[in-house]
Amino acid sequence: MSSPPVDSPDAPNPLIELRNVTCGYGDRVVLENVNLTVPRGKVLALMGTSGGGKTTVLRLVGRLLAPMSGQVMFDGVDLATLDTDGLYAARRRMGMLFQFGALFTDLSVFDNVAFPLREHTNLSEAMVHDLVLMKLNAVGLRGARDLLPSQVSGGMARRVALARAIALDPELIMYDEPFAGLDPISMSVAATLIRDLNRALGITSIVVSHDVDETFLIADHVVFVANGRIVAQGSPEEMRASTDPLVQQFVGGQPDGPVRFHYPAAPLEQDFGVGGGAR
Ligand SMILES: Nc1ncnc2c1ncn2[C@@H]1O[C@H](COP(=O)(O)OP(=O)(O)OP(=O)(O)O)[C@@H](O)[C@H]1O
Repeated sequence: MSSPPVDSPDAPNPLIELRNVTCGYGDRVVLENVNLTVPRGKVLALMGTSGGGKTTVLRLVGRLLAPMSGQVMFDGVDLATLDTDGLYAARRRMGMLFQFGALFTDLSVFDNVAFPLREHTNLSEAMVHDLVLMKLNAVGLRGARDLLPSQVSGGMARRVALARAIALDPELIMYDEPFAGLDPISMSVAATLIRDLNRALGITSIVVSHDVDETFLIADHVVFVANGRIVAQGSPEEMRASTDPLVQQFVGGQPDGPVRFHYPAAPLEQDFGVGGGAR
């Protein structure tokens, strides 16, 4: 029997693997018995209902949250087995854009991107200079190096944050809602950038997003998370063709379906004090 291709979620040796993970906050379970594989060098999208647990998956991978049971494997190593130095080293291999665009407001664009290099390496300033300009060039902002964050647009600020996230050449980048609040052009620029960086640098990317069109354009694999479980997964084409009512509702942007528009409430006639069968 031939083995699955390296970009398949069934491929051996994935960069990240959640094995039967249950986790939550306090006593509250948010993800239950989740198994998830993130293949190397691909863009994996996490989509699904609000509060379903997508950001929690990112927190697990960054070990900002420990599972109650199960294992979170990064490059074949259970994150729970790492000591502080090991965890620090693993995190250096990850870029996390939890607050895309959260730049240091009193530092220039250049110094924002230089920050992780100065903080985590002993590189000479000449080397830092060249690396920063390379990263800024990759996001199309070499010419904006001297501006302050307050002098760039929201879309540009996200690209600066992206340049900062790739400053240390991570193997993985996690994006939490990279398109939120962007106009259609900036959204398209951000999406193309995520995909191009992924391909050019061989980075593995996890994108949490609600924007179906942009996300489906760049994702190799889409995972739907709802109510703490993975309810569907496959290629964007497979998700568009899915007959699963929840996936259909989400992909089609329907207000009602398995996820209800109405919060459970008393019958209308009761609240409005009308008799009869009015609804
Ligand atoms: N720090 C926390 N403490 C307690 N509960 C939390 C915490 N963070 C998240 N939760 C809860 O865990 C559940 C999953 O949250 P999570 O942020 O992972 O969902 P999400 O799928 O990313 O949602 P959204 O799309 O709305 O951002 C939610 O019910 C949320 O209220």
